[in-house]
Amino acid sequence: MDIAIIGASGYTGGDLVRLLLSHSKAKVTAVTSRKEEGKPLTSLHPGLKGLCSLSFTNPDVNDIDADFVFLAVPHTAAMNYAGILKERGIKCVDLSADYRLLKDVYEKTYGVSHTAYFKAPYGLCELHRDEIKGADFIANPGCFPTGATLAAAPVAKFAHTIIYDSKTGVSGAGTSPSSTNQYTNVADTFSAYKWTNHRHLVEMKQEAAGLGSKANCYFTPHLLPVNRGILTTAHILLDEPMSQEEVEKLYNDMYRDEFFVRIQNPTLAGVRGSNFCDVNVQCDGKRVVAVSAIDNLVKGASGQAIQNMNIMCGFDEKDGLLTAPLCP
Ligand SMILES: NC(=O)C1=CN([C@@H]2O[C@H](COP(=O)(O)OP(=O)(O)OC[C@H]3O[C@@H](n4cnc5c(N)ncnc54)[C@H](OP(=O)(O)O)[C@@H]3O)[C@@H](O)[C@H]2O)C=CC1
Ligand SMILES: CC(=O)N[C@@H](CCC(=O)OP(=O)(O)O)C(=O)O
Repeated sequence: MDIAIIGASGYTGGDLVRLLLSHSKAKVTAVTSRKEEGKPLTSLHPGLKGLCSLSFTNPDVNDIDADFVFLAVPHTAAMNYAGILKERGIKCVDLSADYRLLKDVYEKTYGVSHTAYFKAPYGLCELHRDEIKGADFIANPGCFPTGATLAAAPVAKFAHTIIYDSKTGVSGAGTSPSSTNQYTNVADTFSAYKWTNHRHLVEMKQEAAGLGSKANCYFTPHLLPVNRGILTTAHILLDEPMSQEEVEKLYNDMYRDEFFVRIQNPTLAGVRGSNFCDVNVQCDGKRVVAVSAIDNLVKGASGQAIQNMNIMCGFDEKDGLLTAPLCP
């Protein structure tokens, strides 16, 4: 199956190419960039030297020639491609936020009009596998909502309050220079940002509600001086007390058959470069503390996008995703 990656000069585009090198049924045949057109992919992703000889192209959306497309472009840019690809019958996973929310919620959260809206399944694979199967377009989840929701999902419906406290690596901010990824603002320090109003909170609320939870959800992200990874500590305040054994059973029951969710001590090094989400949980009566770790560029973006493609196309869900973590 021929794959085109739109926005391949960015971090998630590069990781899509890296991971798809080991896919048994998918072959990347086009990598696009507006600014880097004509240059070799390896001029931006030197780690792929000797592994991928493609050069960047910049086709019109009507001329994209592929069986499957990954949109690895910023939100508001993805909608310029999505509707036309759908009309052309080309299957697609969108890594941006453009199709993750209902139209009115998206427009309010992102402060823009959606010019090509349609409803798409939300691609948090472990929770929405049945909707993803057979779909022709998937909205890949945000990186924070992936780790946060997987941390809280087994007990969310028993909670009145969920507080997500996340620490992220800097690659979450993308490749464009900004104050977030400027060395002197990140190295040798640690800080919170968007303390109460990060745009991913609405995705977290949407997923909690989908799990039957009436909990009030809160979220504060922090920027770590590391390149990859998100560690989320979820404080889940229960309506009624539970024992540690009861809580562990809920986690084991939900994740026993989920290859990419492992119950063990979550650390960033323990998942780096891989599609795993490591989760563990402790309960002290009316408070469950669940911690999760993901690589924001893999389970938080490109890896989950490939997992979605595998489910959509009826491939082995693990195809292309068996890279072990790079720990330590
Ligand atoms: N980084 C992360 O951890 C995560 C990112 N995401 C989402 O994935 C998407 C890609 O993220 P990331 O790889 O980090 O971003 P980058 O900023 O690293 O890369 C963005 C890519 O999109 C292209 N691009 C930018 N603007 C436009 C436009 N208007 N039209 C077409 N192409 C454009 C850029 O190339 P050029 O300008 O040359 O065309 C570049 O290839 C974003 O929507 C992001 O929110 C989701 C989860 C996690
Ligand atoms: C460090 C950093 O800036 N992280 C980004 C993560 C966003 C992301 O990657 O998710 P989307 O797909 O929703 O854009 C942020 O906090 O906005």
